[in-house]
Amino acid sequence: MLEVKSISKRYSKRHVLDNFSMTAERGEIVGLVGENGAGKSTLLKILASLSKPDKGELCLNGKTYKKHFKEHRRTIGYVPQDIAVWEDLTVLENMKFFARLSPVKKSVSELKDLLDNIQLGRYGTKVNKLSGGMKRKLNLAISLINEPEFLLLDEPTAGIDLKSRIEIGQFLKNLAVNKETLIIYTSHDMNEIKDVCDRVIVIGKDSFYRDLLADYIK
Ligand SMILES: Nc1ncnc2c1ncn2[C@@H]1O[C@H](COP(=O)(O)OP(=O)(O)OP(=O)(O)O)[C@@H](O)[C@H]1O
Repeated sequence: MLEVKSISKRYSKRHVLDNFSMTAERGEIVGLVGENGAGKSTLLKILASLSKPDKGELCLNGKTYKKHFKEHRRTIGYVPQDIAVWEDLTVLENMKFFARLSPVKKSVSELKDLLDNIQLGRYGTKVNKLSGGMKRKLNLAISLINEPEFLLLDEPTAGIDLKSRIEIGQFLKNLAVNKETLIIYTSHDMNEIKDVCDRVIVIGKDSFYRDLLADYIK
């Protein structure tokens, strides 16, 4: 489904990605790990078509990003590291707002189902009253409104308690199995990566993660 061919990206003189290649199939959950500053977020932004590589090519379902990026954007869900929701609106008002921007239309009861699936039932609570973890769940629910085939998550469980982290992990596994969504996500929690991901890709030159996760690199 996804083919990344020898992409490179640098910021002024700093080479962040150097001839990076990977492939991934529908229904897979791929963990992206590496030390701080290794280039995980940079890669996710390129995969989300929000940033362009300096070199190399990307294809989704056999179609290049260059020619088909508008079509791909509809297929891709991306949750950035920074939470991007309206603080003065309630949980459900946020969902309705983003549903209006989505090419896939959703009824209010479908939006509530999405929130229920991710165990965030507080429809009427203003976002500024939610904990950081609950805001992350809302961010994730918003990214699912347009039913992405390809979901990219930048540290979706950062700052989230163990129970919610397990719930999110289970939710992602169900999404991969039931909807055949390709999920690529980053986390600094190696136990979670081992538990949730089918395999792992290490970014950066440091061998620490390669040694630690040798059994998961396929
Ligand atoms: N827009 C930018 N302009 C210049 N440098 C950037 C930009 N974005 C990222 N960088 C640099 O590129 C490198 C990789 O950053 P990136 O955010 O991709 O790393 P990361 O692996 O996601 O790190 P972390 O685990 O800390 O989130 C860092 O040195 C960062 O400072």
